[in-house]
Amino acid sequence: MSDSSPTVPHEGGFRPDLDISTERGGPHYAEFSEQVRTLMDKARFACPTDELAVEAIAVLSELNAKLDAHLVDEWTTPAGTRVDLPARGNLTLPPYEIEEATPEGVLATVWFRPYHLGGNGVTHGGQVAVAFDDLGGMASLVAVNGVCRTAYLKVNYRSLTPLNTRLTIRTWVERREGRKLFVAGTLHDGDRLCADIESLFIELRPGQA
Ligand SMILES: CCCCCCCCCCCCCC(=O)SCCNC(=O)CCNC(=O)[C@H](O)C(C)(C)COP(=O)(O)OP(=O)(O)OC[C@H]1O[C@@H](n2cnc3c(N)ncnc32)[C@H](O)[C@@H]1OP(=O)(O)O
Repeated sequence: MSDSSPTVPHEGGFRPDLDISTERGGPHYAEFSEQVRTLMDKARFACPTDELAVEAIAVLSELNAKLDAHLVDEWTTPAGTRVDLPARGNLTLPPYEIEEATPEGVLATVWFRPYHLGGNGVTHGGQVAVAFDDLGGMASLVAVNGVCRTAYLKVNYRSLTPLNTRLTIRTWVERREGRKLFVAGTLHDGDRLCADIESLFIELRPGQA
């Protein structure tokens, strides 16, 4: 388990020995996450009366103050290490479920929620890039068994990406030159290609931030 205390030497980016858990945050953490995502969906589309906004501020302030007493570091928060939850429980990522993750590549189902709206009822392009960045990083990590950082990520938006639809996303290392991993990827709605990527991930040296 990674110790985050300041006496432990810096371990570098993403910490390959990250403690993975399906229990951290307790048995109701999945539902807690879902409620937060639902709140973001509602916030994206709600036009509250001033009375309701004031009420919401009171409820949310009280809740935020309670959560303040339970903050932990990024290496031990369930958000990002709960591999049993969509997108490892990381609320800032579009939710996805991994079907397969091998050195040959990653296959996942991803879906964009109402709060991922760009405009005209479809997904924001930046959110598509976020999904590719995370799953491109995962394809690199699994391929080299080491942590990698994105050097560049080019997204070709081939057609509109719908919200609220289960989509197929694939990422794989197409070519490797030393620490350089050229990662390709595709996002499909059924047979229709929504986007693809050309990207470069760099394998970090031991201890590199
Ligand atoms: C719980 C379960 C966990 C599972 C985890 C799931 C996975 C989660 C995944 C999450 C994923 C999230 C991912 C994220 O969000 S990572 C966050 C976004 N990325 C960054 O912040 C990266 C910032 N940049 C850097 O840190 C450094 O620049 C890096 C590390 C990238 C390279 O600096 P470093 O000092 O190490 O290397 P180098 O400079 O000697 O370069 C090495 C080689 O690369 C070539 N090069 C470099 N840049 C470019 C470029 N732009 N175009 C073309 N080429 C480029 C360079 O010419 C050289 O080539 P060569 O001369 O050797 O031929």
